[in-house]
Amino acid sequence: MDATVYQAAGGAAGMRALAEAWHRRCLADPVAAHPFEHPGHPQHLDRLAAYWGEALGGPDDYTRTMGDHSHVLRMHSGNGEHEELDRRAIACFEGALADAGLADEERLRTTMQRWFRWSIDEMNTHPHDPGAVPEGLPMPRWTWDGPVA
Ligand code: HEM
Repeated sequence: MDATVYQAAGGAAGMRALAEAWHRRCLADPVAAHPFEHPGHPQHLDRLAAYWGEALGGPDDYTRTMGDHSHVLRMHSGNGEHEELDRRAIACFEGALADAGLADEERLRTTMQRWFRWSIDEMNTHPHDPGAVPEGLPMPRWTWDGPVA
């Protein structure tokens, strides 16, 4: 059977390296740094890596022990539209793929890029009101073919 995107990206260690690289690049960007400059959750990178891993076909650690997709959508809601920030977050992610050694294989690179762009749109589905995010949304999972219906 085909490896999952998560497995092809190096599993838990790959997700953690990617999350670190993305965070580092965001902090170095004059626009993308701002949201990350306030003191956040001390385990932010572990939580981010767990969510990414689960979304890409890995174990359900995030939804089992940390939160659900509704929680994550609420965290990203209420800031209005922020297209420039989104563009920069995407550029940081594409650089982070290279930093984490995940950009050489074309199928992996393009699937990860599509997933992240899709996820940015997903995070922007409730720009104005966290209270409008429905309860109990399932983790949006991706395969090589895109989002699982
Ligand atoms: C413009 C792009 C984005 C910005 C500015 C942003 C910003 C943030 C911030 C400020 C936090 C809280 C950090 C903390 O607690 O220290 C956070 C948490 C998080 N973000 Fe994002 N984010 C973005 C995109 C995304 C995307 C595309 C995903 C998923 C693919 C994502 C998944 C998460 C997760 C899983 C958490 C942690 C939730 C938890 O603590 O349970 N973010 N984000």
